[in-house]
Amino acid sequence: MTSIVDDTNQVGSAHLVFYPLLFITSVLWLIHRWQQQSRFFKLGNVLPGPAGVPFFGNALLAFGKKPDQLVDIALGYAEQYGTVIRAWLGSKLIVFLLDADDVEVILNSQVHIDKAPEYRFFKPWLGEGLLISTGPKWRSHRKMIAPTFHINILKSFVGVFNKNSKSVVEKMCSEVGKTFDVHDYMSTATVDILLETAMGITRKTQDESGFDYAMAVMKMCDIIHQRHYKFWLRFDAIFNFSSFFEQQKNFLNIIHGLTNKVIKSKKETYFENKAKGFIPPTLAELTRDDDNVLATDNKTLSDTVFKGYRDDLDFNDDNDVGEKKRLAFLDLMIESAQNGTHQLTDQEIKEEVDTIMFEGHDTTAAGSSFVLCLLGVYKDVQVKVYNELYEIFGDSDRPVTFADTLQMKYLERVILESLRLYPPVPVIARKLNRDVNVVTNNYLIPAGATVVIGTYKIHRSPKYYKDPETFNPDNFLPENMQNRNYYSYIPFSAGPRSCVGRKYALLKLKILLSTILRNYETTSAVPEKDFKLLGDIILKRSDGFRISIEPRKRVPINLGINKKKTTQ
Ligand code: HEM
Repeated sequence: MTSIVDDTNQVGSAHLVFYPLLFITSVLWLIHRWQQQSRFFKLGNVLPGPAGVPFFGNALLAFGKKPDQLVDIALGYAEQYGTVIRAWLGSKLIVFLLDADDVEVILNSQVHIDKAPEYRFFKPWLGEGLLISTGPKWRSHRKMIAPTFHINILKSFVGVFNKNSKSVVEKMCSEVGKTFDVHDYMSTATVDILLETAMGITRKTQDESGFDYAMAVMKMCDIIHQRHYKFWLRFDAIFNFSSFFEQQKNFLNIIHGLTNKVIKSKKETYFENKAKGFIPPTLAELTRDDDNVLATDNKTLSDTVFKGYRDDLDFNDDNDVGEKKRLAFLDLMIESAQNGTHQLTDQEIKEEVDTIMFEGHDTTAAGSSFVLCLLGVYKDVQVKVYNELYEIFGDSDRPVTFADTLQMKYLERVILESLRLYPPVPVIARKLNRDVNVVTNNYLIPAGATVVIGTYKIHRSPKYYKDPETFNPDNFLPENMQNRNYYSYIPFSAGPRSCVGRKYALLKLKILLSTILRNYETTSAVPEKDFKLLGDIILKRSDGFRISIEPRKRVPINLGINKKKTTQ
């Protein structure tokens, strides 16, 4: 008797669960079917890509995977599906573009300039700064900021680059004979250089707050990286309850506190000087062409490499007015805002300074670390770099001049090749506001999709590079570059939203790396094939940038005797 009652109760409760479940599943199934019939889904599904499951699409592929495993998965799909690959993250369409012709359609456009929603993680830090802003705001700020990176301004930073490079050499002295992670040194040097060139301050002039600021910038980069590759931290609801949220709040207090303080004091100084009748040179004066020092044949290799997509950084730079008083980016922005050339609020200035600090930091730290590791592997290349430097400097330890950097042709090829194989920004993501037809199969990508440009993969395409996986600085010999598609080399992106700090980065890298290599020989015990890459917003090595160093004897190296090639 009891058992019949129990059975009846069980059947009843089974029905209570079964029917609502059936109902929910049916509704979800109908939504799924309806979605699949929409134009957006139909167009998305025309594109080649892995099969997904209802509602999740391909999102489960990333679940439980480590960042370096994700890199392998993504690269595997590229082999399987070609140069246009579709993936669904739930109902979100992501389209990967891996061919230079398709990439040109996006990067060269004045329409497809909006950043993907993932860039929102930067918002609490960078606000509406140049990296994430869009529309008229981005246009007007870009117009104001691009000239502050004019070569005349950059030349005035040579002293700062030298001073900090020398300081790294001194600090690295304690590592002689040991194996250490060179990224730590590159990161610290980069933040110090940025503090001076972007804000016009040093750690010392700011006492403790300068040190705290530098540390907070590095830690904030780390938190944003974590949000990108720890899937669950992407959701604000989860992130806001994690320990990262509190840390982020503290770091942002430090960062914004110092930026605000410096802007306030710089403005006070500006008005004090103005009252005394001293008005700093305007941006227009600093970038005027009234001299002809930088003749066309003295242009750097990178000027040629990037000439295919001349942009607002190239305007006016065929000439040079020589050394002028050094003004940090912040000074230039305050001056522009005060003299009425540009309407910039203090908040906007703060956001732009913070953006430069972020963009300029991790990118160049990773870029220089990869060069030092690669030279530690390919000793024959390092010998050539060293001999070129010896020809320029002999056994002197004098600082680098701007003219010296123009002579560093081989080092420049090494830097460009390193940025090819290990582009610090391995992908660029854009949100499409309009449908776009790409060149490959004339595929139509619908508005609303996120387009991911696979810089890393394009740089390794056999279509553009002979032996693409091999480290070969001669890829940037003029004869090897002349017929190559410009969009096959995009470490700094290209077009209207290209990197505004490109020339700054290359000048700084040349001074920093040449100073280190004049003083030390680097060795990497890890061959290139064993570099473990971290699929992040900034490409790094998960195994660390480990090298060892030995002091140089400051004599030219005879290639025949010292050729210790370790090419694999
Ligand atoms: C090797 C070093 C560097 C690399 C590889 C690099 C690469 C890039 C790339 C790929 C973009 C486009 C990002 C996107 O569209 O999502 C970008 C944008 C930008 N970069 Fe760099 N960058 C470097 C150094 C610097 C430096 C040193 C600065 C400043 C001091 C800087 C400032 C910026 C800014 C402000 C933007 C945003 C431009 C805009 O949207 O209009 N970058 N960078």
